[in-house]
Amino acid sequence: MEIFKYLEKYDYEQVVICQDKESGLKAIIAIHDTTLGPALGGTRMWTYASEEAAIEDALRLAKGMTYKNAAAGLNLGGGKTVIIGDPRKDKNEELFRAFGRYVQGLNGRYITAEDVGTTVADMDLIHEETDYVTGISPAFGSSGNPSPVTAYGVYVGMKAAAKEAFGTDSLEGKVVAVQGVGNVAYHLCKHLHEEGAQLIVTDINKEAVQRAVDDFGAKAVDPDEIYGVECDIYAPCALGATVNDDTIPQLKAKVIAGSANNQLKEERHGDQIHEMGIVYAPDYVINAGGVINVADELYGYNAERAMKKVEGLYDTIAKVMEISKRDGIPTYKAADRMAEERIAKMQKSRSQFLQNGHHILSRRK
Ligand SMILES: NC(=O)c1ccc[n+]([C@@H]2O[C@H](COP(=O)([O-])OP(=O)(O)OC[C@H]3O[C@@H](n4cnc5c(N)ncnc54)[C@H](O)[C@@H]3O)[C@@H](O)[C@H]2O)c1
Ligand SMILES: CC(C)C[C@H](N)C(=O)O
Repeated sequence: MEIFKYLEKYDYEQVVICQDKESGLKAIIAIHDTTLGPALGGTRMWTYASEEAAIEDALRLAKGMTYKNAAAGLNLGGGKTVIIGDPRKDKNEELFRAFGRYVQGLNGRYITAEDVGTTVADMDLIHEETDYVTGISPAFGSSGNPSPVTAYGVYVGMKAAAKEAFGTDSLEGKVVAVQGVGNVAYHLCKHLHEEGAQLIVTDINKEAVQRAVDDFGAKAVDPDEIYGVECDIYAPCALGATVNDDTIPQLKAKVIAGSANNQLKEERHGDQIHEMGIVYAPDYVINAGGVINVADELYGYNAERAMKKVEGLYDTIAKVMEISKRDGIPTYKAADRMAEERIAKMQKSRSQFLQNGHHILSRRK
């Protein structure tokens, strides 16, 4: 990978390579864009096939956070961290504290939180070294685990997408096929069940499936069967890239709305489902509940205020649908347009002022 070429192509600001021999820390902090504010994005811990794959993932995810935060109306830029390691075996206190010191060293340019492979307990360790971490234990006056709030955001966003597809946002009687019933999707299923939706679920974890069957009367299917089941809504809540050449021909759903990041394998798949008349709720818009929730900590966490903002995802998804119709473009492009327009406007308005409110004359003795 020619790193500077890549950074230039997508206009990244900074990449920090973190190494600590004692604890075994190997991490990459990628900061994509701080036009709107400090870069906020989670820390992923994962085993990568190569260092290059880890760097690429950090960069791709950081750019995604720029768009997610901008579309969510947050005054935050985009960044992300990748820690190379197995979250089941390689975690230790020194590692997260060493990482926390790196975050502190950025002096607020980057703020972290949970992502795949990290937990509230890990964030608490990072917090021992820096204040620039969110999603720490509620005992610190913080917001805790973002997953249930992400789920609520997906639920309200799904209703907005249903309104577009079916003319009503009621999910009562609608059949929803949920792929992956982990942290986010379990809570999503609860909301859907309470509204009277029928659930079809799958997961590679049999216990997770059984819990959804027992708690919500869900029907279970094998992982490969989920794409082709008769349903109204497909909710991808496990992996990325599940909307692809193999799965699109199988889909019966009229709506795609779920929590997974990077659902479209390639952009052309977004064009394809648009042409088929499937209403797609863009992933980074509908799954922003978690980041909206942790971002509220920056104002002194208030759960009621945060949930109100998360409820706003209904209107945000509706706005994306409007732009899509107005401009005759697929919804994934409409979301990008909305985020890019906001960043461009702020860049323009900020450029009329001096950085950080400091005038050059303030340096004069
Ligand atoms: N947790 C959050 O707040 C949050 C926020 C935004 C986006 N997301 C995204 O939402 C998705 C789910 O996040 P989570 O926190 O619930 O993760 P999780 O690990 O708790 O849940 C994912 C579930 O998917 C299952 N799974 C994995 N591969 C599968 C396959 N091939 N078929 C079926 N099931 C499979 C896993 O067994 C697991 O139960 C991820 O893509 C994540 O990046 C999460
Ligand atoms: C800041 C975190 C809560 C972000 C979350 N992991 C996401 O992908 O949106």
